[in-house]
Amino acid sequence: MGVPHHPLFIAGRWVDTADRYDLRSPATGELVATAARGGITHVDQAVDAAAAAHAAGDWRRTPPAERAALLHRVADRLQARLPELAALQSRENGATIRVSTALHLGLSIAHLRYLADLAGSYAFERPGPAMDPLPTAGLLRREPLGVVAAIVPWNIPLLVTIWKVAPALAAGNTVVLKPDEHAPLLPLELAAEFAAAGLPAGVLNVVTGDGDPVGAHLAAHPTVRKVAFTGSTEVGRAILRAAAGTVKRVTLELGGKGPNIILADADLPLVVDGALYAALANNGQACEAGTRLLVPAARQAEIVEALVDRAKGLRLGDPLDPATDVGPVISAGQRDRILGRLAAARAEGATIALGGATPTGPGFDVGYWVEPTVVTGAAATARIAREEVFGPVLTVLSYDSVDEAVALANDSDYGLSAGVWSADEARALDVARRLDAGMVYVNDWHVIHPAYPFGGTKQSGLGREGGPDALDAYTEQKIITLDRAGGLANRPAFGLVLGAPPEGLGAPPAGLDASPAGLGASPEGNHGGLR
Ligand SMILES: NC(=O)c1ccc[n+]([C@@H]2O[C@H](COP(=O)([O-])OP(=O)(O)OC[C@H]3O[C@@H](n4cnc5c(N)ncnc54)[C@H](O)[C@@H]3O)[C@@H](O)[C@H]2O)c1
Repeated sequence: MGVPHHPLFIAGRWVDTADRYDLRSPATGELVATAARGGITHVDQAVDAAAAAHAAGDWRRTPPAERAALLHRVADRLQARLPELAALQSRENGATIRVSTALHLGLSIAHLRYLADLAGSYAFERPGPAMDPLPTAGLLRREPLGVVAAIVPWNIPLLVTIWKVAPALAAGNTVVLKPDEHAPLLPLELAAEFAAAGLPAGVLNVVTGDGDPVGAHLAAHPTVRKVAFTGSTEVGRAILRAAAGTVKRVTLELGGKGPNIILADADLPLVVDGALYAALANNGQACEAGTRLLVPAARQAEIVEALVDRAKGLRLGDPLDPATDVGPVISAGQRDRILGRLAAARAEGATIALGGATPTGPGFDVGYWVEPTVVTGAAATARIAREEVFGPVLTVLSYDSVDEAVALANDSDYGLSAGVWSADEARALDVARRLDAGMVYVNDWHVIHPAYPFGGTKQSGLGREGGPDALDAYTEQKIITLDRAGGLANRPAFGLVLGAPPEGLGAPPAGLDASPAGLGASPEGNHGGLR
């Protein structure tokens, strides 16, 4: 039997292209699947399908509770396939099976359920407050935007897709989803489950293919009303520029260089495990990883020695083996980029205390591998201390005072995540409050809870995903006001607005006292607010 092939999904149909490409395991080179390589015409077709579905209105007029129920059915369907889909994720992007199971599937399903519930409880329309002294009632509405573009990366494909697609659909929008070319399978499986759960045709469309042209064309498409993007800061800037053309709404989740501060009183075994977990989880390919470890100078030698000892025991290898701690990186290009960063670090005077190369031996002759790596002795200004590496690399810097640690932590173009470790919670909280980041973890890392918004400050992004306000970013505010005074003719102020004689301007109409006290006192209800 051949490997599965995945066409595009447009207007409720699977649409193949002449151009196909291979998806191979980054660990073994195994051919996992083939996918269609879409182009500009497919983006146009998908956007047209999404616009037509929005205009038809079936989905946006579906009661929010029914939309929520459909999202829950998708969560049920993913849950039923969890082991199979977790293995598929590991084969496709090299995430270890433990991480695929708990994070890529388990956490994604939890977020999908939380976001589904928001649809059921969201105030799509509510009465506005009284507008005294106007005899006017009002409605405050939140309406879907229309066609939403979701552009996602390969490192946590299902979760970041759900962060966009679930609130967009929960709010009644239609979507064109563009997965990353390296890891489109889970987003495609998600679309298939939405279709199977009864989502109307055209409401969710998927175009696989390269960032340029597929993502670039989608981000610039005039019909698209919002772009929700997760990926590199560089492409995020291009998305922002493209969105400017038609003033699209934009949410950006970009890169990071998370500072992880170890305070002097922190417990050694705890921080060693925590520092490695922060830096190396998901094979070091997490945007909110803790990749800059800030340690007290007086404890640096002890901490580095313990880190190196502990990291030596990590098992690098087959992502499908439950005993594996660290798997491969996504591609040859990414491996070479990481090794290039390490070469540059050495050239800038840093020491590689552990790892720093591709491993040798059985299993490592194919695939894309980088050893778990600990870098020491880098200047805080060195590229390895400032730029995102996106691989299993931890850079250790030292500080002399807590103020210096906070300054070093905040001296970054990024502001996605940060962490503090201390035996004294109040002390840790004091430092946490001073860190410029969207998410600060105390004595922990990678805490991605559905009820907490995810996102960063500075060049780590724009806006937040998930959390209790997730639907706000996929709706537009609209107000409706209702006159209840029997028409404008009954308003004494009407003549002033429509050009009563100039000498009348400023003079109160008969029976209306313009003094502030008088405004509330008119027996007819007071219309002075119009002036
Ligand atoms: N903040 C977060 O939530 C978060 C989460 C995961 C990953 N990331 C970031 O993603 C990056 C890793 O992914 P990457 O390097 O593959 O990202 P990337 O920016 O190269 O690609 C991300 C997506 O954008 C598409 N794309 C590429 N060029 C494009 C263009 N010109 N116009 C429109 N779309 C385009 C890609 O095809 C892919 O679908 C890291 O920087 C990481 O920090 C951030």
